[in-house]
Amino acid sequence: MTITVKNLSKSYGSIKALDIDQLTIAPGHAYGLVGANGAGKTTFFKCLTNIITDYSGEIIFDGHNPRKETAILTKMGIVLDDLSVYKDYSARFNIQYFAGLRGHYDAVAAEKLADELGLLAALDRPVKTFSYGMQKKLVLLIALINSAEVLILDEPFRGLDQKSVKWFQDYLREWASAEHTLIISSHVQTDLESLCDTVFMIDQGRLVKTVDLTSVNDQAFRLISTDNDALFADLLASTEVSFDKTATGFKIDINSEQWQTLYPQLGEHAIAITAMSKVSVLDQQEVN
Ligand SMILES: Nc1ncnc2c1ncn2[C@@H]1O[C@H](COP(=O)(O)OP(=O)(O)OP(=O)(O)O)[C@@H](O)[C@H]1O
Repeated sequence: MTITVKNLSKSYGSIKALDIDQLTIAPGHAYGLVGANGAGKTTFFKCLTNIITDYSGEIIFDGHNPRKETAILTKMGIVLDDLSVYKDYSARFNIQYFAGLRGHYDAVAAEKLADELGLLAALDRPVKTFSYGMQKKLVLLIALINSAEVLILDEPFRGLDQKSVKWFQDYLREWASAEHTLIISSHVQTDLESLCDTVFMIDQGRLVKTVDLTSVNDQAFRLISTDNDALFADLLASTEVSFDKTATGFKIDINSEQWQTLYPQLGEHAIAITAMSKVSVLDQQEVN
């Protein structure tokens, strides 16, 4: 499904929360949405899914206007940050209820997904006995149960421990494929870098930059410290790699092919890396 957005604007009283001229979401891609608190990310997601309908401009799904043809919305799954499920009731009740609201509940599909998400044994427990990560998985299950083509996740990793973040990322990476489109917001830019091919940067309701991560991801800066910085500087100087000396080591601008050539030379010169990190590609974007 292709989603096109034109002149989308939404205000809450005198606050203009969203003002996007043009944006296209193509099928089979993973998109990220980055923006500070209050930038308009949740409002954008709510407009996309008809939770908010009093916006001006248009959102079109494959030629369909969701405000008039609501059936198209059954192809969208959304996971908002507020985890609004019925916590006194069982997970199974919630799945039945929300899938029923969308017109169709398939018990076999629910159990299959629950099994995949590690929730099968807990299906009949009240949701209030679930850990936060389990509750997030339940909301994801509800979003996926109607065979969504487009999955929208608002801050899905917020509040999760590292192990759960990794689990969700792996699951979503597997899910995003030719027929599936993922749109995901996060404050943690590196979470988006490993998942998305395009990132929309939103500021005060406006789309200020679109970053194609497939083209920039390979040319990443790395911060490296070694046990012999003088020798490492000589080694770098003998290569095509550009670098800057920092207080704690080096910031080097290197692609993966150059890295594969350089790395063995470190071993040959007995230089040990003491610390290394990749600088966020998104952090390097200058917004005009
Ligand atoms: N129901 C509402 N009534 C009034 N103002 C609102 C409402 N919802 C959002 N806003 C305002 O609209 C703007 C955009 O909010 P929104 O929640 O979309 O941002 P966000 O990027 O999702 O923020 P966060 O990262 O903090 O969740 C903010 O100025 C916010 O205060």
